[in-house]
Amino acid sequence: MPYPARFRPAPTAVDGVALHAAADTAAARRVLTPDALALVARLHRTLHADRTALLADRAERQAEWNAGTLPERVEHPAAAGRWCVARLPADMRRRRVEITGPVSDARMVINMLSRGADGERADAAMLDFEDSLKPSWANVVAGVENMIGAARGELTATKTDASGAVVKTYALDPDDMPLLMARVRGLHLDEANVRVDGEPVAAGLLDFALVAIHTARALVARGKTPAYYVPKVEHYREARWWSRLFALVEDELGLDRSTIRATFLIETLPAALQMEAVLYELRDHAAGLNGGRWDKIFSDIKCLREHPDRVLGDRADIGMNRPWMRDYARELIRVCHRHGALAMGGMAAFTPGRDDATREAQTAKVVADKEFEASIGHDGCWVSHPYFIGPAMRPFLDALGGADNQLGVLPEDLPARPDLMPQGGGPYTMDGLRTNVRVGIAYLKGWNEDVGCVAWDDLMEDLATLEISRAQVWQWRRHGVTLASGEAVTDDLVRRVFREEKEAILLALCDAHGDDADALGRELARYARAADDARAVFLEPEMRPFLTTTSDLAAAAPPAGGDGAAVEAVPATADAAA
Ligand SMILES: CC(=O)SCCNC(=O)CCNC(=O)[C@H](O)C(C)(C)COP(=O)(O)OP(=O)(O)OC[C@H]1O[C@@H](n2cnc3c(N)ncnc32)[C@H](O)[C@@H]1OP(=O)(O)O
Ligand SMILES: O=CC(=O)O
Ligand SMILES: [Mg+2]
Repeated sequence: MPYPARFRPAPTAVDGVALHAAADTAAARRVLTPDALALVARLHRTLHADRTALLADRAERQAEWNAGTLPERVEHPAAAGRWCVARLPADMRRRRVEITGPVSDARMVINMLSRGADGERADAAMLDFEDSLKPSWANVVAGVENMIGAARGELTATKTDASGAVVKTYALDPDDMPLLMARVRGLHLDEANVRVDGEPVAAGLLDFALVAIHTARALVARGKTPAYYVPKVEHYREARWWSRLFALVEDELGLDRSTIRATFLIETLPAALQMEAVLYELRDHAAGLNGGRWDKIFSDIKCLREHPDRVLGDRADIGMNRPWMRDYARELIRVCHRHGALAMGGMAAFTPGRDDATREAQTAKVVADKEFEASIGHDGCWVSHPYFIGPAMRPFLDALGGADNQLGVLPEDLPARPDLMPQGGGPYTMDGLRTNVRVGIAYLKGWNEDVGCVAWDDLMEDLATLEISRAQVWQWRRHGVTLASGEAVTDDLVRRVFREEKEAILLALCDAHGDDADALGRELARYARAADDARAVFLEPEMRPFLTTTSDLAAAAPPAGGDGAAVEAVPATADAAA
């Protein structure tokens, strides 16, 4: 079926490069300059075949695990022995607390890069094209523009009230900013809006190339490192692909080798089993590894989805206290520190509660978590809200005692090859199921409004935490798990819980509502629709690899088959909405 006119790829000034007509906005034209498009085209043509093969390898490995084998440790043939990553640049040696947030939100970006009212500031800010961003075209383009503004120290924003009056203005202090980093999208995602020789480009390649071409040389000229995060790697050959991309862009931009630096998230089970190999492949561009605990839990469930003895218990019960999680963090530290890279800890996923008691309890949990991370040798950690910068910083200040990092620290008593295989065995509870369902509804409500990260039940819920909930419900259904209440998890039970939680949410909204009945009505309708969308995704017969398998959900992209109707169809791809 041909594309309707507004979704038809239209040629650009660069040979072989097409842009969907609806994606050809004024903002897009500012970032998709002819030079930028030509760079993207060259990179795509060099790297596309390898990426396709790497993604096919992923599917093959998953098929083997589904057939009953377990993921195995992978050693790199050349990684044994003594080697070090390229020397860390001065501005990447101290990363005690890194704050993260969606790159599309200019106000939040400025807050991330500024001091709070208490004078505290993170050492680094990770501006996110990934877990916290819905990758709609508008968000991606706004993200690149915000990165450019942030790199120049010139980004500004305002907050207005309902009447349109400005109530707050936002600006950066270019002389007092944390290390700026961009997290690009993962290898699996296409950016369907930009096509080279008819093929969609890799979303992460596009994010990286656009940010680099617009910011890297200027950062270097000011003595700063162009720094990136890369998510969801699953094999050391993928790390090789990324490292090649970085080297190609260094060459294109006339930058010395190892100017571009990346921290890779180790947040999949297969990557956790080959961290040293991943770091080895990345060594020319490595700044460190990060224990992305939330996606790691998702990956544990996803990879072992067909293994009845490895059905994970309630999401709230799987933390860094579980042996396979604790030892994955400790092995990450050992691998990094042996080879001169920083070992970053995970995300404290709280959003400050409304009352003092809740905030105190949250702060105590953040402090305990960060004390643990600092005590085992992490060099820093993540927070998702400025409120927790101080509480997260203090344990690192204590552990580091004035040093920049803990590069000299190696975990004691860690076996050479710790058992990192997740163990099943519960607890499986109705509360756990309800939490998953509520997260699904809340997240899809945000997603439908073009938002990729929401505050919910005093937690931060993003794509990674949503994926845990989606995968867990799938796995419990698949294995007919019996809850502590005695009920078996069936599709009917999941439908019932969706009904009950939707009603509970709608009732709570009515209780909390003010005088604006119209606004309440609209909000109720949004939650009701989100509940339907989330139920459809949670009850899918097959577990799709990612909620966002392609960016066909993006505002300007056509779904497969080109019937423009599904463009607005949230939650995701056309098949998901079916
Ligand atoms: C698993 C992972 O990958 S984790 C990494 C990905 N996830 C993230 O990065 C999550 C980032 N966090 C967020 O997006 C937000 O904190 C949310 C959406 C959860 C909550 O945001 P809000 O509802 O705006 O929170 P809240 O009302 O408490 O915000 C108060 C102020 O703090 C600011 N703020 C909140 N979170 C952040 C943040 N992460 N960075 C900077 N500022 C922030 C808000 O902008 C607001 O500032 P303002 O007074 O100037 O308007
Ligand atoms: O990206 C971080 C995670 O925990 O997932
Ligand atoms: Mg993640």
